[in-house]
Formats: sequence, C-alpha cells, structure tokens
Amino acid sequence: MADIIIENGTVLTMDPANEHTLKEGTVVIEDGLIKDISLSTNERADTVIDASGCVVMPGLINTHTHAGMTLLRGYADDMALNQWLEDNIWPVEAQMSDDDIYAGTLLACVEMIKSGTTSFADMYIHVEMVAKAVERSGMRAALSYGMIDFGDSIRADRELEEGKRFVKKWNGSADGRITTMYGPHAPNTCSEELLIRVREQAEHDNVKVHIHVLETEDELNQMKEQYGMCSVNMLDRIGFLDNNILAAHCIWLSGGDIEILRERKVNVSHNPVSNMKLGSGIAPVKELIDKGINVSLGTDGCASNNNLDMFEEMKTATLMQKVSKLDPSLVPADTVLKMGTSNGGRALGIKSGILKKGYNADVIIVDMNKPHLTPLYDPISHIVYSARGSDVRTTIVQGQILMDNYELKFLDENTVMEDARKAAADLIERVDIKRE
Ligand SMILES: O=c1[nH]cnc2c1ncn2[C@@H]1O[C@H](CO)[C@@H](O)[C@H]1O
Ligand SMILES: [Zn+2]
Repeated sequence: MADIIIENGTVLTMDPANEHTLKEGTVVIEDGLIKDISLSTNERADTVIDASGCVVMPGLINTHTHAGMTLLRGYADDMALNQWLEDNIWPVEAQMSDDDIYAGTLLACVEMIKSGTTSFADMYIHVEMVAKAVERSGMRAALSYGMIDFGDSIRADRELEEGKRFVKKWNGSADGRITTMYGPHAPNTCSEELLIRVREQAEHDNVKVHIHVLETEDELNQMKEQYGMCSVNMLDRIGFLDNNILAAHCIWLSGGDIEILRERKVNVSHNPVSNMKLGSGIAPVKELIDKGINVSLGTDGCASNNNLDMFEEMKTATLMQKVSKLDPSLVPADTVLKMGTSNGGRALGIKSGILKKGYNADVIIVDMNKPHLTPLYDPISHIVYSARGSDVRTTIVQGQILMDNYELKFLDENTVMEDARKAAADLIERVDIKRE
C-alpha cells in the first residue's frame, strides 16, 4: 500500500527521459519517495488526490536566500548593495535575537510552502534557529552559517568554529531534510586565509560551500585593487572552485571567468529580482547556459526582492535575458523551468527537482482552473509566464503533505504572521534605541 496517489493531473516530470510531460499521469508516493510515475496505476494508497485540471510538478528549489530576512521585508528599499547592507541591514542584524530568526524563518517557510517552493539554500546568522524552524516546517533545506571576517584573524577563527559546529550538529538532520553547507559570505568580506580554511574544512566534512560571487561592480573593483584580479580568478588561484561550490549572483563575469566556472563545474544561482532591485546588474545567463554551466534560481533575501515567489523569479529570469539582448528567443520557458527545479536539485546535491522513481517526493500541484491560466495550450508556458505562487494548491515534501487544497497542515499561518510582526516591531525598536 502506497502513501499518496496523485491522479488525473498533467504531470510535468522535468525528467529528460520522458520529454518532461505526461498528460493525465499518476504519481505514486511511498516512504517519502516517488515510487512510480506512469499513465495509470494498480496501486492503492491511504490518500488519493484528484488533480484534475491541475499541473503536478516537482516543488520549486530556491538556491539562494536568507530566510530570516523576511523580518526586514520593505525595511530599506531603493539603494545599492553597499549602502543597503552597511547602513541599513547589518546594523539591524546585529540586534537580531534567536527568537527573531526563528520567527522570520518560519514566516519564510509559510510563504515558500504556500507558493510551491519545497527546498531552499539559506545563508544566515543564528543558524541553529534557522534549522529549528525548517525542522518544524517540514521543508527541505541546505543551510549555512554566513561567515564574515573582514580580514580579522581572530574573527575568522570564531566564524569558522561556528560554521563547523553547525555542520557537525545539523547535517542530515530532520530525517535527512536538512543538509548543511559552509557559507563564507563573499570574496571581499572574507579573507583569503578564511576562504582557504573553509574550502579544506568543507572537503573534510564532505559538504558543499555557498558564497556570493561578483554581485556588484564594487566587488570587482575592490578585488582588483586588493588582489590584482577579480573574485573568480582569486578563488581559482586558491583552489576554491569545483562542483561543490554554489556561487550566488555571478554578474560581473568576463569571458575568461565564465570559462573558469565551466572548467571547474561551479554551480551558479541566478537571482534576477534582487539583482534588478539593488541595481546590481544582469548576469550573463545565456552565456553560462550555453557553456553547459549548471544555473539555478534564487530569490535572495526578502529585503531585496521583496518576496519569495519562485514563479515570479522564473518569469523575471527569462524576461531579463530577452530584453537585455533584445532577443525574445533567449532562455525559453522550458529552460527557465529547469533552472527552477532540476538544476536546483543538482546544485544542492539532493534528489529533488525531478519527478522520477527513487527521487524525493517533493511535489506541488498547481491549480490551472483560474481566469489568468485559461485557455491552456502548453502547461510549461503557463507555469513560467502566467502562473503565480498563489496558484499552488498542494505542497508535498518528502511524502508529507504540508499544504492540502490551500490549507497549511502543520503551521498556523496567523500565529506565524503575528509572531513575525511582533518580532519585527521589537527588533526595530531596539535598533532605534541603539541609534539614538
Ligand atoms: O544580496 C546580497 N548580497 C550580499 N549579502 C547579502 C545579500 N542579501 C543579504 N545579504 C547578507 O548576507 C549575510 C548572510 O549571512 C547577511 O548579513 C545578509 O544580510
Ligand atoms: Zn544573498
């Protein structure tokens, strides 16, 4: 007896083996995994979901965010990264408590579950609380502690210790839903020594590394001044780059940098909404994809987006490439859908993002019976160009239904919102007192 059968839906498997789509397919889930994907089944299950008029697809995978930053949603808009971080975000983060991070991360989880994201890669502070919130939410996540030393060796020791402690304690926890990574913040906020030690430690612990790379022209100039070369060259020189690296942004790349990323098989997380909002620039996504580099999608934190809707991110990703090169054929819908699903699974090293036998049962059901999704010629077109996160009806992670017919099963949305509002108000009050 299986656990869940989803029938009568149009199944977008994202599996290259069956051309991504099954019309009227059946998905069978058992013990947290996909047991079968086929046209019909003789199996029986405790729960049978009728997905008539819906698209059944892998849950979306957000490969770069700072979940706890939901508390800073709309707190500081309309400025560039440096001013935004240094004058606004970091002073508030310095006042954040464990409880704040827990409340903010749970809010992020509620938002993600409701908009069809089943896994995310996070880099943040008070990470223990991030992990506790993820554990409670039922989501899957690859978590890291964001390390910054600004060239201070005592601080570097402390940061690395914290990162190590977290990896040791949490990797593989919550029934395997939580994996961990090392999270050196960026090549211009971490010293070369710290980056070298992180790389060694990550290899020793057999975990991946999540880092911001060449997000701004300022970073490029700073690196050139300090090292006489850009971030990608510097990271390559210290032997940092390989297929265990998840590099967020990668905007200010030269042709030579792209070649290095390809050669080293680095995974790139593209964050178009944040990049546009902070005025950071346009990543050369088409060139990266053409080179065969694994490009996935992220929202970045809620303070630079200002939501966690991966549907919006997919649409923005393709529109941004088209308009930047005045070529509407660039990054077509099926490519961007891969970026939001299977490429994300690959970047995080998890068997998610494809509906296939033996893969994690991380599945969403998108309701197509909506005016803005009518008529329906091509489900992939609608998912990328017309659908929104709020069209997701059901969200399943590791075979557990987290949202059923628009209703959350494990978290009380109103309580989570109330806790987050209260935490945010108290936090800003503390910041204001400090500033006076
Ligand atoms: O777009 C961004 N670029 C660089 N840093 C960021 C961005 N968004 C958030 N953070 C910062 O990264 C740290 C992670 O622990 C946090 O300080 C967060 O505010
Ligand atoms: Zn970021």
